Parts: sequence; structure tokens; C-alpha cells
Amino acid sequence: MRARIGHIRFLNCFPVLYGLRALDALPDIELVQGTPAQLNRMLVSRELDLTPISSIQYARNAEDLLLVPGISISCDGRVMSILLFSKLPIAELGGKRIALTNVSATSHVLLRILMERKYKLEAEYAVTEPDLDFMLKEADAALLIGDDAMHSSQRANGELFVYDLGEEWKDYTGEPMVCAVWAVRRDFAETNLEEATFIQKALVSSVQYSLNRTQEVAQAAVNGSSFSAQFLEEYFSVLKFGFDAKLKQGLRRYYEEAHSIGALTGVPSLEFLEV
Ligand SMILES: C=C(O[C@@H]1C=C(C(=O)O)C=C[C@H]1O)C(=O)O
Repeated sequence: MRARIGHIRFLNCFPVLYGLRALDALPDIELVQGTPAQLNRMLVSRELDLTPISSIQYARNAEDLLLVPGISISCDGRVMSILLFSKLPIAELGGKRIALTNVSATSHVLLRILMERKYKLEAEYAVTEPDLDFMLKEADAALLIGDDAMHSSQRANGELFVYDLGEEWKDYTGEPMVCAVWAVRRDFAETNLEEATFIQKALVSSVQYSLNRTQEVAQAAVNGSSFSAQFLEEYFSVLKFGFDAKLKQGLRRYYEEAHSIGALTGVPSLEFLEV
């Protein structure tokens, strides 16, 4: 069977795509591009077999999924693209309205963890289109991720309080944050182990290829984006694309915190595709 593979339509996944193309590592495979929220839904509804998804989505469906080893989208401190834009200092957001981008899942829970556990605040949350001006018409703060967050941060300069949730998480827990994981459906992996293993190796070697030449990759990513090569190179070096023991520990901590605020019914064990 030919795997149906997803791809996040954000700059954070550009290094994966760049490497795949340069190495022709998955010949003849067309990637299904989408936002994290779209890919989250498509993997669970069996429209995809293997795709990057929000890390919280693995926890919610761990009985049907396996993690793909060696690859994630993570940060250890600053992430640059998971940002809370607020009219007030975060410590004054108790009881206020916060708009959440509808393309995300991990960051919704991350923000609630920080609000409830770090700042001891309850707020009112509403999921909306990721448009900063629209969001701030109705709300006191807005959570954006990915390219939307980076575009808005270039504009919001000085007018709003801007919080980087990778930094906030590191400050609260001391841990890195795993924002997205690649997951494969267990039923697909059982019957197509060889293909799943081949894809895993292609993904990992493609990321490695790009990390060995971040300047070149940033230059290529400038095309069609409104960011400078320098900004993108910084972004690609802030993001962590591996999945080592420290990141696994950070992910477990995130799931425990999510469970403690009632965003997960249990803490799943991290089960990986065996390659
Ligand atoms: C760092 C990021 O990682 C991601 C955040 C996700 C989420 O919040 O659900 C999902 C996939 C990744 O795109 C980002 O998008 O800015």
C-alpha cells in the first residue's frame, strides 16, 4: 500500500520538505498539505496514515497511533511562533477573554497550563480564525501559532504585550516543549512496517540534510514569504527537530500538566514505531 502522508503548511516544516526534495527521499509520494488542526483530524479519521500532528493529539488517540522516532517540532525555550498577543500583562488576564487560533491544538492546552498552573488564573477561551485584528476586537488577548504568529509579531511591535510560550514553558518547568510529533496509525504500521520504516528514515535524513545547511535552506524559504533569510535561519536554529531523551521527558511533563488541568483523561505512555 502507498502511504498517505501529511505535511504542515507552515515554515516550521520547510526544512523537512527541502530535504525530502533535495534527496528525492520519498519519490512519487504526494504530501497532503494542511494546518495542524486539519492533519490532526485527517489522521484520526483515517484519511492519512502518517503525518505531523499536534503533540496533544497523539495523547488523545494513543491507542490508535505510534510515534515516529527521531523527529518532532520542539523548542528549548524561545520558539518564536507560539505567541500570546495581549492588551494587558499576562498576570492581569484573570477573568478576561482570550481568542485561540483554530489551526492549533497543542498550544491551546499549553496556554491553559501556563494560565492555571503558573499564573493561577482562569480565563474565558474562544476558538476563532487566526486573524489578530479580528481576534482582538472581541478578546483581550489572542493566541497565534506558526507563520500567523510570526507575521503578527512583526506588526505588533510595541503596541501589545507579546509572550513566547516556549519561553514561558521553559521558565515554568525547566523543560523543552514538544509542539508537534510525527505519528503513524497502528493499523497501517502493522501491515506496512517496511514502508513505515522507510518513510521514517526518509524524514529523519531529510531534516538532517537541511540542518547541515540552514543558511541555504533559509535562503530557499524566503521565496514566497515576507521574512528575511536571516530571520528564517534564526527560526530554523531555534526549532529542535529531533526527539531525544530530554524532549521525551519534556513531552511527558506536558502530558502530566495537561492531565492535571483536565485537558487529558490520562497520561499516555510514549509508544514508538520500532525501526
Ligand atoms: C512551533 C509550532 O509547532 C506546532 C504547533 C502545533 C499546535 O499548537 O498544535 C502543531 C504543529 C506545529 O506546527 C508552531 O506551529 O508554531
